[in-house]
Amino acid sequence: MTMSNNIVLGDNQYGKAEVRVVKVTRDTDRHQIEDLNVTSQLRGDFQAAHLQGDNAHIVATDTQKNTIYAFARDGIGSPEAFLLRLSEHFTSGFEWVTGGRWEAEAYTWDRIQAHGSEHDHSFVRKGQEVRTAVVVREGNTTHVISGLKDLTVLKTTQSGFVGYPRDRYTTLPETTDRILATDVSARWRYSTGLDLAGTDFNKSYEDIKALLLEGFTENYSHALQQTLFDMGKKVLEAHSEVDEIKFSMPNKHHFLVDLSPFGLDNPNEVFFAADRPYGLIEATVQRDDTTPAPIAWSGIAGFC
Ligand SMILES: O=c1[nH]c(=O)c2[nH]c(=O)[nH]c2[nH]1
Repeated sequence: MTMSNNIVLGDNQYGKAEVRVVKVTRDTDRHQIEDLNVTSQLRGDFQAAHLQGDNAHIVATDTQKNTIYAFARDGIGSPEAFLLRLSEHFTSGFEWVTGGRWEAEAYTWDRIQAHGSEHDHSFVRKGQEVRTAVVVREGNTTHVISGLKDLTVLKTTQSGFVGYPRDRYTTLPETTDRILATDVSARWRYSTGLDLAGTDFNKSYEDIKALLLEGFTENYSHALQQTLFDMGKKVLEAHSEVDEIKFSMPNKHHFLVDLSPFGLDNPNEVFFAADRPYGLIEATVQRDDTTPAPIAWSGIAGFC
């Protein structure tokens, strides 16, 4: 076997990670708040920097951070729209920047209810899910992937698990009535032909989140796998602009406690909520004619 000693630079990208930006809109006494964690990574011709120490093409990560703060001055709008603005800026402003990856987490704040009404400028962090967004640009192609994580849901019945193979290591009893609980992580990719400027990503997000929650409730669950598919199918049926949706969902087991030592029965009422190990159920739900977009997904960990 021959081996080349000609060492070359492979894939590379760079930028500023986790820029925490909070935007307060204070045109009136009723303030609004937007709270993001933004990562910007540029792709293009950065060969000279890696090979010769020539930084002429290196838009400093500090400059990328500053750009994020400067752009926030004009408002954020939606995480997706904000990332699209950044992608447009860096690819049109520096001709050797041919693409990149921009990612955000968005944290939601509710107005504090004080003396019976919503406060104008005091907020409480919404304990529910974190919204996610990714924009990947390569040449003239732009991919947008929206999503959420840590959306914790539970149902106390209408779930069971039977019919699985039994071998010498199988001890799990079959059940037709159990608790089903999970923390939903989902990411959905918008079709590449989408009118990005004309899309209301905030509305789309709220609607898809509602569909995911409804999908969790609707049918008897024979397995978390089936519930996952139900949830994804609902989203794709209602949103033609979405090509595929990926899920990663832990099966948060709730074990019935044996109360018989205390002379008590336990008709599915008292459970031990185990935090580990957990089942981990992952799948993509997609249209059968969807064109795969591996470049859009690369860099997103924890999904299959
Ligand atoms: O919904 C489930 N899916 C599984 O794959 C599985 N495996 C298991 O032990 N319990 C469950 N529950």
